[in-house]
Amino acid sequence: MHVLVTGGAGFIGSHTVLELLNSDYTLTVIDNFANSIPDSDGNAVSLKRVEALTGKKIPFKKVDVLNVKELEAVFKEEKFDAVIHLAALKAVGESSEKPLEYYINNLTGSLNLISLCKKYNVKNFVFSSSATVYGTPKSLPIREDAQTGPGITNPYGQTKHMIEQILIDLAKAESDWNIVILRYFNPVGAHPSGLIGEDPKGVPNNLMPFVSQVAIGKLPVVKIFGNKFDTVDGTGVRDYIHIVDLARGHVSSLDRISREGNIGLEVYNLGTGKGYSVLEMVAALEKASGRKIPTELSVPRPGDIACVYCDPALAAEKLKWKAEFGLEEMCRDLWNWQEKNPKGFSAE
Ligand SMILES: NC(=O)c1ccc[n+]([C@@H]2O[C@H](COP(=O)([O-])OP(=O)(O)OC[C@H]3O[C@@H](n4cnc5c(N)ncnc54)[C@H](O)[C@@H]3O)[C@@H](O)[C@H]2O)c1
Ligand SMILES: O=c1ccn([C@@H]2O[C@H](COP(=O)(O)OP(=O)(O)O[C@H]3O[C@H](CO)[C@H](O)[C@H](O)[C@H]3O)[C@@H](O)[C@H]2O)c(=O)[nH]1
Repeated sequence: MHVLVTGGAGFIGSHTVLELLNSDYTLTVIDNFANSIPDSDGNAVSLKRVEALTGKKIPFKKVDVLNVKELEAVFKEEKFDAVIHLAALKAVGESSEKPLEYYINNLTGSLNLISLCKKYNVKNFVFSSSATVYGTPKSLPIREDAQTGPGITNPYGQTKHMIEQILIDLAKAESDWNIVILRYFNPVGAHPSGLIGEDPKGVPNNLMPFVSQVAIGKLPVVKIFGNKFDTVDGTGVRDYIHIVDLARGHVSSLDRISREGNIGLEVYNLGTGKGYSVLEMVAALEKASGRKIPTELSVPRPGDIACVYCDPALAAEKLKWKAEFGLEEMCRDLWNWQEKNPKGFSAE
């Protein structure tokens, strides 16, 4: 299978590319560097490191999925069997400040891509969705058949829900597509080599990159966003998943399409099924790093949900996929990446 990966230079993309190469998929990767870093030759620094890890060359093109001409040139040049679509803007807070930018990038970009897939008859499609589409869950653990839509509090989450809807309508109308929607829970950690990991621009929005930057001394203190939630210790609970496990979920999705064919559209949660609180996460990184991590209580973030964790049974049954790593490995590998790359990829 020749697979086109969009947004492949990013956090999830680089780890997914690595796992796909390890499983002998042939790849072409595109990214516009909206949230990733090029080297002096215009290649992605993250993917150069994946090449070093795998010993394989990664065909890469700087392409914006908003640019139909550039994007179509990629389809004209190569014949793809499948697409993994990760390219998106993903900062929840920023999406409320710049809603149009998010709707245009994520929706128009996806529509451009899906239209070209149809035109060039590439009908195996894997889409990066998010647990955010569930809004506030009515019951836990969250299953794939839970309601989606109501309770989404930001434009970023809306874009994921809308793209899901577009794909659902498409699969209803045209039976020759094989579409897998992956709803990621909270990916954390890094590849165990410490060569690739998450490299947020500016101050991290997400908990674990923030905590690891406090541990290394780049930021002074972890702000705990509320301790009055109805959870084990009052702080928010999430289903954190090792990035390598999450990346392997994409390989399992393509494997399923190759194995079964004619799947129509399927939706899978990618999570561990276990929730940890903010305080538990801070304590786990303190253990992994051997450092004291200062915290202070702050106000809850608007729209934050108390507790989110999934039922990953469907992915186990159909995708033959299961998270293998636990909290200890997530924190070990995050800390290894942080220590080896205090400036992320930008030092190159
Ligand atoms: N990280 C998470 O917690 C999380 C959770 C749920 C879903 N997701 C989704 O997973 C996907 C990957 O997320 P990530 O964490 O790796 O983020 P990321 O920002 O590291 O990767 C996204 C990549 O897409 C690229 N990109 C953005 N707009 C583009 C465009 N118009 N054309 C080409 N490339 C473009 C960026 O440069 C970046 O390299 C996204 O769709 C995101 O919404 C992420
Ligand atoms: O500095 C911080 C950052 C976060 N938190 C808390 O830590 C938990 C996790 O927060 P994240 O921002 O890391 O993750 P979220 O679950 O809130 O959101 C992330 O995961 C979602 C999927 O569940 C969506 O994909 C969303 O886009 C993505 O940002 C929450 O309880 C949050 O309140 C803090 O206390 N302090």
